[in-house]
Amino acid sequence: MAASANATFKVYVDGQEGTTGLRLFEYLDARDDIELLRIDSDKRKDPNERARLLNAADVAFLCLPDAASREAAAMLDNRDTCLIDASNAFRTAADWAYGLPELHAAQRDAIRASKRIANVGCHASAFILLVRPLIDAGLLPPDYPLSAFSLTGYSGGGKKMIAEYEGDENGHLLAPRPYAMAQGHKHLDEMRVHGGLSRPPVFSPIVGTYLKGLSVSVPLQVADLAPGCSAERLLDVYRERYRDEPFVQVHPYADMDNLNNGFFDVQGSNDTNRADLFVFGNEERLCLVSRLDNLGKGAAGSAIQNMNVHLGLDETTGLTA
Ligand SMILES: NC(=O)C1=CN([C@@H]2O[C@H](COP(=O)(O)OP(=O)(O)OC[C@H]3O[C@@H](n4cnc5c(N)ncnc54)[C@H](OP(=O)(O)O)[C@@H]3O)[C@@H](O)[C@H]2O)C=CC1
Ligand SMILES: CC(=O)N[C@@H](CCC(=O)OP(=O)(O)O)C(=O)O
Repeated sequence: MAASANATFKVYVDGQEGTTGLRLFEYLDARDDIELLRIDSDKRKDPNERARLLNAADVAFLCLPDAASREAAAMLDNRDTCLIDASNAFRTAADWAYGLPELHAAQRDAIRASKRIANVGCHASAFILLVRPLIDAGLLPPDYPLSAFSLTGYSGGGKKMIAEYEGDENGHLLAPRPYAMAQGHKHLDEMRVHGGLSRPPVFSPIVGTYLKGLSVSVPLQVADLAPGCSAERLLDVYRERYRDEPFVQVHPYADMDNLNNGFFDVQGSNDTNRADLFVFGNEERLCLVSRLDNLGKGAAGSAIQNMNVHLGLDETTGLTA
C-alpha cells in the first residue's frame, strides 16, 4: 500500500491497556496521519467489539498474550486490514512476514506485501541483528555452537511482572534473576529460523531490577571462526550490512564511550528505536553485544517501524533513532 499525501489511516490496538499497547498508543496519539480507533475499557475483552474494530482498521496491532492473538487473527474477515502482532504466536509461521526490516535486503518488500506481520521478540531481535550478518557472510557456520545471554528490564514481563517488581516492598527481587534455564525460552525458534542457524543457541536470559533496556551478549572463540576473523573484520561486515539502516548503529571496536569504568550501560538505548551493536574482546575471545529498549526496538517502536514500512511511509516517522 503506498500512502498518498495527507492520507490518514485507521489504526486499532487490541490490548490497548497492556505494557506494549500503552507504549504504542503514545506513539500513535502523537501523529496526525493516524485515526485511532478506541475500544471502551470495559469492552476491551468483548469478542464482538474487538472483531468490529479489528475489521474496521487499516492496521491493527495485537498487543496480547499468544492465545488471544491467535483468537484475534481468526476474527478478521477484512482482507485489507494489516495485522501487526506483538506476540510470539506467528513469528516463524510461513504465511506471516517477520517484522525485522533489517533482517536482509528483501525483508522490507516482504513487510510491504504482507497483511500479516509478526513483530519481533525483544531478545530474539537483538540476537539476530548480531548473528545473521555473520552467517550470511560465511564467517560463522550455521551449526556453530552459539550461546547467548540477555540482560533485560522487568517491563519485558508485561503488566504482571511490572506490578511484581514495583510492589516489592521487602526487596526480595533486588538481585538479578536468571530464568528459562531449562532451555525452553519461547524465542529460541525465532532465533534459529531468522538467525539462519541449524540449531538454537544455549540461551540464558536474566531479568534485572530496572524497568527497561536489554542487551544480548554472544561470546565467540576467534580460533573457531573462519580464518582471518577479527573484531575489525566482524565490524566491517556489520558496517556494510547496516550502512543505510536508520535504526542500527554500529559502534567502533571496544567503544569506551559506552563503558563507565569498565561497566556497560544496558539502558543506553532507552527511549529510542535504535539497536546499538558492539564488539568487545581481544585477539582470542570476542563478545558481540546488541543493545535496545525492549519496549522500543524490541516491541512498540519496531511495530511502528513495520507499520510505516507496510504503508509506504517514511520509515522513521514518529520514531527516534
Ligand atoms: N513487554 C515487552 O517488552 C514485550 C512484549 N511483547 C509481547 O507483546 C504482547 C503484549 O505484551 P505486554 O504488553 O508486555 O503484556 P501485558 O500483560 O502488559 O498486556 C497484555 C494486555 O492484553 C490484554 N488481554 C489479555 N487477554 C485479552 C483478550 N482475550 N482480549 C483482549 N485483551 C486481552 C490484557 O488485559 P488486562 O488489561 O485486563 O490485563 C493486557 O492489557 C505479548 O505477546 C508479549 O509477549 C513483545 C516484545 C516485548
Ligand atoms: C523479562 C521477561 O520475562 N521478558 C520476556 C520477553 C518479552 C518479549 O520480548 O518477548 P515476547 O514478545 O515473545 O513476549 C521473556 O523473556 O519471556
